[in-house]
Amino acid sequence: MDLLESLATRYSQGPRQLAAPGPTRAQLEHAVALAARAPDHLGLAPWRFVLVGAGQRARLGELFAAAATRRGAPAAEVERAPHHAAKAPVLLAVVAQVREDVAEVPPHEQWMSVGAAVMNLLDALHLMGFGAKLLSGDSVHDAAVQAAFCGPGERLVAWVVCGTPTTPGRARPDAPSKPRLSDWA
Ligand SMILES: Cc1cc2nc3c(=O)[nH]c(=O)nc-3n(C[C@H](O)[C@H](O)[C@H](O)COP(=O)(O)O)c2cc1C
Repeated sequence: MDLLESLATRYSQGPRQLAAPGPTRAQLEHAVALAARAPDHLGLAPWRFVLVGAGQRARLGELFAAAATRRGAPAAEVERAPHHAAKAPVLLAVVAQVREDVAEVPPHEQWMSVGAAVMNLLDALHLMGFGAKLLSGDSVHDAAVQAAFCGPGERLVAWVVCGTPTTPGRARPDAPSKPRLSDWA
């Protein structure tokens, strides 16, 4: 399969479709270096990824459970919450630092850079043979979960889960047709 064909068949694969092994540390570092090819006006570097190691999943699970309790989730959801921290072979937090004080680079440009970096990361992992998915979920809205990953001015945006696909990726049903490329009238 050539590169373009491979990119055309990158589909998101969530934790239920992922098994060990996930990417090694060296593969993750390579993927993050490719993510850094994202456009970045003035080189503000508005994103970083944080690896939640195998030995740290239980701690994150406790944070998820506490967050679920705080938002008034039903008991069954609170009980299931730690599972969300445990289930993917590799779990990365996506942390953005979008500045409001740079006149030449308004926030929307910095958010574009964050999104482009995530896309590059997903494509790089896919080309390495891994499945991955970008997920947010309720946990990212919790102040204590935010505080556990972010320094001043940062925001935890989402998670990237990654591992070896157990099933082939599937295209999502066709979105309502809307031209993605048109000629300027
Ligand atoms: C910031 C962000 C957060 C997302 N969070 C979730 C999520 O919590 N759960 C989910 O099922 N999909 C979520 N998605 C969508 C998936 O990542 C993915 O784009 C979607 O399932 C389509 O799959 P595809 O990549 O195969 O087209 C999110 C997407 C973005 C951009």
